[in-house]
Amino acid sequence: MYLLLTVRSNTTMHQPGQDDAVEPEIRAERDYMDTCRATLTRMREEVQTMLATGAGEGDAITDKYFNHVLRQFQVQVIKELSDPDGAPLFFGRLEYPPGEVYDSGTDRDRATRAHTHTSSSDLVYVGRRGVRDDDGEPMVVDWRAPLARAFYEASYQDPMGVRVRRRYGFDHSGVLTAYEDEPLHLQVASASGNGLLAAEIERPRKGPMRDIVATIQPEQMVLVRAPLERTLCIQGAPGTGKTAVGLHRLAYLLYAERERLRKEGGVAVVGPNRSFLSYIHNVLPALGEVEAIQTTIDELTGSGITVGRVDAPRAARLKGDARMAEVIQRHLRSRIQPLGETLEVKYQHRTWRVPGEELARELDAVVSRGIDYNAGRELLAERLALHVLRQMEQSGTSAVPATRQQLRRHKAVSRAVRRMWPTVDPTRLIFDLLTNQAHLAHAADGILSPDEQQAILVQPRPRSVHAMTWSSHDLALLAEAAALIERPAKLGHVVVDEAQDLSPMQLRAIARRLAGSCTVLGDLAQATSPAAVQDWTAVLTHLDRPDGQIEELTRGYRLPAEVIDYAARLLPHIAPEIRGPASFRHSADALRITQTAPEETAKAIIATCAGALAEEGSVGLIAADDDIPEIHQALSDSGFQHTVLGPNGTDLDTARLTLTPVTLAKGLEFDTVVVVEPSRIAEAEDRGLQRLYVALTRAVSNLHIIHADPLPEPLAQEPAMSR
Ligand SMILES: Nc1ncnc2c1ncn2[C@@H]1O[C@H](COP(=O)(O)OP(=O)(O)OP(=O)(O)O)[C@@H](O)[C@H]1O
Repeated sequence: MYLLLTVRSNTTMHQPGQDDAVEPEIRAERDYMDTCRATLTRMREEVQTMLATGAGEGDAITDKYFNHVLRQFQVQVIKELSDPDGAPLFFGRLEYPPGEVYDSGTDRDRATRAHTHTSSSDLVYVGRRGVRDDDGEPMVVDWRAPLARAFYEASYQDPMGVRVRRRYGFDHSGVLTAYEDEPLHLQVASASGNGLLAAEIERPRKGPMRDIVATIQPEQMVLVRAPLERTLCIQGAPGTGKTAVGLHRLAYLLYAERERLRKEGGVAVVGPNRSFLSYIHNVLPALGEVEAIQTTIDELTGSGITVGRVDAPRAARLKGDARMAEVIQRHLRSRIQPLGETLEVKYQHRTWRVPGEELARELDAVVSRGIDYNAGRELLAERLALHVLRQMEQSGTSAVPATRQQLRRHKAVSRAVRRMWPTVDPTRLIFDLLTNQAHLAHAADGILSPDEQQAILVQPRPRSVHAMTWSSHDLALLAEAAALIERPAKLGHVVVDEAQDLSPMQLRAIARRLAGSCTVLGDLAQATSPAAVQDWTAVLTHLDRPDGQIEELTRGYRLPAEVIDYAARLLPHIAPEIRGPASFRHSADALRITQTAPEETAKAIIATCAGALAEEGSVGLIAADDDIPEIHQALSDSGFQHTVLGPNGTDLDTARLTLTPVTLAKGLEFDTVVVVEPSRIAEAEDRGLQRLYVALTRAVSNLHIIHADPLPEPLAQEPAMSR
C-alpha cells in the first residue's frame, strides 16, 4: 500500500476547542498554512505602506520617472501578493533529502525554518503565490517557478530527486482536511494521485470556473509550459481541459515573460460570447493575473457595435470567406480617384500648378506603396506639397515663400487630397458595400458570382447606416476595413477559445492583432457555425501562423464514461474522424432518459430539476432557444429560483439552477445537466447535431434527458460497437 489517504472532512473540526480530533500531521500543516498566510499579509501590508507614504521615492524633479516606475512596480507586487479569495495558499509539497534544495546553513537557520528544513528532509511547498519569509527564503513556491516543476513532472520513472510528493485536500471552506502521499523514490508505480484529482473534479460546482493548478496533469503541463514563441493549436474532445490549459498557459507566460508581453501590447483571451467569459472570468485573477483582456470575438471585431441579426447559413459562409478581404480592399480602393484637373496653389500673389497627369502619377506612386489607407492619404499630401515646393525652388526667386508643412496645410492641397483620397469611415464603407447592389457588383466582380453577391446583399436597403442591424460576420468585415484604413494595436499573446467556430475573416481579424504567438483551443466536433473552417491547418494559415503546432488532448476530465459513450453516438454523423475523450471516471447512474407525453413535459422538467436541486452542485437546464420562454414561465410558476443565461453575460453566482439556451451552452459545465427535447435542438439549425453534442457534454456528474418527441436517430439507436 503506497498511497496514504487521510481524510478528515468534518468542517466543525476547525472550530476552537475541537481541534483534538485532527491528526497531528494535518494540524501541523494547517498551522504552517496560517504562518504563510500571516507572512503574505505582512509582505503585502509593507508594500502598501511604502506606496501610501512614498517611502523610497526621490524628491528631486529628475526622480519623477523613477518614482512613477517604482509606484507601478509596487502596485504590481501588491496584486501578486493578494490573498487568493478563500483558496488555500498551498496545495502540494515535495519532500527531498536534506541539503538537496536548501543550503545546510547554520543550526540557527535550521531552527528558524524548522518547517521546511528539517534534519531528515527539505520540504518545498507549492501554491498559487510565492511567499517568502523575512530573510527572503521561500515558504511557498509559485506553481510556475522552476522549483515547482517536479510537483507536476516527477514520476516513478523519473522522480527528479523527489522522495515523496504530497497533495492536499480541502473542504468547502478551504480548510485543509486531507493529504495523499506518493513515495516516488520507492520506484513502484501506483495510482499517482488520482484520489484527490477525482475528488477535485467531482467537488460540486458553484458559480464560475475555477483554476486547476493543484491537479494539472502531465499531458496538460507540457502545453502550459510551452515557450512564448510557440503557437499552439489544441484540439480536444469536450472536457479534456482545453480552456483550463489555455488560461493556465497565459498565467504561466505572464509569470515567465511579463515585461516582454507588456511591451508587445499585453495579452487577451477571446471567447465566443459574454456568458462564456462570465464563466471563465475568475480563473486568471485567482492565479494573481488581472492584466489580461477578456473579450468576445464580436467585441474584438465590432468596436462597440452590437450584433442584432443572425445571417442565413449561406450568407454567413460567404461573409466569413477569405475572398471578402479582396472585395473590401477593392471597394476601399474605388474611393481613390484622380483629380482630373490641374491643382492650382496660390501663394503670395503667384499661382503654382500641378497638371492632372502629374497628380495621377503621384497618386499611382502612393497606391503602389500598399500602405494603410490613412497613411497613404498623409503621404499623398506630403508628395503634393513637395511637388509645389520643388517648383518654387526651381522658379529662380531668391527666397522660397513657403515650407513643406505650410504647403501641406494649404487649402487647395487639402481640397485636392480630400477629393482624390477621401477620409473613409469603415462602418459606412461596409454598409455601402452590403447594401448598394451596384457598388457590391463592382467590388466583387470576378471574385463572387452574381448569385453569391445576391446572397450577401442586405435587402431592403436600410435607410441609413444607423438603421442597419449588424450580424457577427458583418463585424469581421468591419474589422477588415478598419485595419486597411489604420493598423490596429497589437497584443503580445492571444488565447482563442472555441476557435472551431471562427470564420476565415474572423481569424484574419485576430491575426492582425498578434504581435507574437497565440494559443488556439477547440473541438472540430463542436463546430456549429456555418462559416467554421473545420480544419486546424487551415485555421493556422488564416491566423498567419502556419508553423503553429497542432496538439491533441484525449483524456476527459469532465464527463463520466457513461455520458461520453452516449454523446459519442453522434460523432460518426458530425465528425467521423474524431474520437470521444477517454474518461477516467465511471458512474453507473450518470445517464437518465425520461420519455413523457407532450403535455407532461413541463411537469417532468420541474420534477427533474427539483430532484437535482435536492443534491449538491450546479444544475444546467438546456433547451432549444425557442423553448426557453416557455420553460422559464414553467419554472417561475413553480417558484423555482433560477437564472436565465443571456447573450450579454449573466452572474453565474446567483442561482444554482441556470436555464441555458443551447446556443449559449458552449464551454460551460454544470454538475447536473437536464437536456430538454434533443430533437428540437437538432432540428433548429443546419449543424443541429453538433449543437446537441455540445449540450450532451456539459455534465460533470449527471445527464438527464427529457423528451416527448422521438430522439434523433443516432441517439435512439444503440451504437454498432459500444466502447
Ligand atoms: N487537471 C485537471 N484537474 C482538475 N480538473 C480538471 C483538470 N483538467 C480539466 N479539469 C476540469 O475539467 C472540466 C473541463 O475542463 P475545460 O472546460 O477546460 O474543458 P474543455 O476541453 O475546454 O471543454 P469544452 O470542449 O467542453 O469547452 C473543468 O471543470 C476543469 O476544471
